Amino acid sequence: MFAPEKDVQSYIHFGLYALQHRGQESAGISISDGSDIKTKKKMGLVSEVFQGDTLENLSGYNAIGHVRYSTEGDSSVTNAQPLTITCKLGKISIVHNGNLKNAKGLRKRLEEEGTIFQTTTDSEILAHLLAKSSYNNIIDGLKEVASMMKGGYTFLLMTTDRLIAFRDAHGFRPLSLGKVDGGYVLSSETCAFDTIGAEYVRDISPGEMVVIDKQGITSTTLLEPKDPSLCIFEYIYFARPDSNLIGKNVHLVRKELGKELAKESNITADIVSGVPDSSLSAASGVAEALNLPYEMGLIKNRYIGRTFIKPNQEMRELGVQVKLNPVNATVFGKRIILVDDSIVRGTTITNIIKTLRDAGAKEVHILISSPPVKFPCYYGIDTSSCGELIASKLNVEEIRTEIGADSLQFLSIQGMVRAVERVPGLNENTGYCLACFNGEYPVTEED
Ligand SMILES: O=P(O)(O)OC[C@H]1O[C@H](OP(=O)(O)OP(=O)(O)O)[C@H](O)[C@@H]1O
Ligand SMILES: NC(=O)CC[C@H](N)C(=O)O
Ligand code: SF4
Ligand SMILES: [Mg+2]
Repeated sequence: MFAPEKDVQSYIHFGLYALQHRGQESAGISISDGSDIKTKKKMGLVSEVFQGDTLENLSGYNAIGHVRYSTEGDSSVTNAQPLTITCKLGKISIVHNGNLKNAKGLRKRLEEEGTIFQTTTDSEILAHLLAKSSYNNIIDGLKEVASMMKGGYTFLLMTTDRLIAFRDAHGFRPLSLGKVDGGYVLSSETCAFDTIGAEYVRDISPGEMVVIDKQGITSTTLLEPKDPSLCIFEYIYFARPDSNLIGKNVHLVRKELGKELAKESNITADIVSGVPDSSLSAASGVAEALNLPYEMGLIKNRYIGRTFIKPNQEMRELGVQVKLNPVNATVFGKRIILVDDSIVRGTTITNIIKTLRDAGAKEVHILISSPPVKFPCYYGIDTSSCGELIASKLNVEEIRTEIGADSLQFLSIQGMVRAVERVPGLNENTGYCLACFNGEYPVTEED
């Protein structure tokens, strides 16, 4: 956020709360009063990292913040963001959402040239590329090096007196621009604007760079835009339902996914339930389309957080067990249609079906509001090998047996795209990345 007349500390702090669902491992803030950048970051949730006196001495009119979901490099405080460096371009602080497809190659080349990395993240690569660029100003430096990075990335950079933002040429990860109290704010999701009372202005386009300073805001093309490929999994699972991505409300998209799924299914039951939180919108769409009662079959312990984005399988399994409990009175003796938004590793659904059966459910029919996830993601979701994806090893019937469901149905790829396109947005021509469902990768190593 950049607001010359304000201390932006609390805006960034509360904005990060709104984005907590995007990363739960570490949180951090860099802030500048125009003369120096101060950075505070630690492992933990926003509420754990910024408490007591941690926010003291953090004041200024220019700031960036980050919540980390690790996709490259281990989950450690060394890898926490923002990453603040000092180089020939001055002091720069960097935050990154996404994942560089060519991170390993770039790191190897830089290391061979003598670069000493402080972290094991892909995000640090930009810092070194910039420091080694042939220019002495950050904007020209970025123009020179940005195209060396392939994959999915949204970056925010701050110097003491400037805020810079850009998205990769395909626009895998979202970024929106807002206005508040005489300043500008940028966020991966619009839900943070609502939290801090900011007004939504527009989304940043794929390949676009915006620079904000005391003179105002300027926009340039940093990278020639390529086929727009917004991550469709943002709509399915990752983003918060109250956010709008390219103007499409996430809750409404999920509801349409549920309606489309209901159309493709021929199951009937006594009640429809969702798996809290992320599938509740889709479940309400299924119930509405099938004209069946929508019931609370499971309750989520709100202190556990998301399990899919935890950094290892042991933590994910423990998390699921503690997180979801059946509402016995609702499920006992019932034929249930249970809707979830996705089956990725299969950790969640296997556990829940058992829980529902133990609670006396008569039949458990599973409807999934996305197609089977068969292919790894290299652009910012932490599923980088086929081996961990249940649908890359087993067909639908084998998955049904493995998870112990009475029936199992996934949404078709065409149904998913139809549902997303049906919801009005800002740019109807935007395309989506579907690679984890269809194996067609918008960016490969050779690009
Ligand atoms: O097949 P899996 O590997 O288990 O992954 C998929 C599950 O994880 C996600 O929920 P999560 O609990 O992370 O988030 P939520 O609380 O927002 O629903 C998602 O909604 C599925 O339930
Ligand atoms: N979730 C993210 O955006 C991750 C950013 C970066 N790839 C990291 O692992 O730190
Ligand atoms: S592969 Fe899947 S999760 Fe990754 S960016 Fe594409 S749609 Fe999103
Ligand atoms: Mg979920």
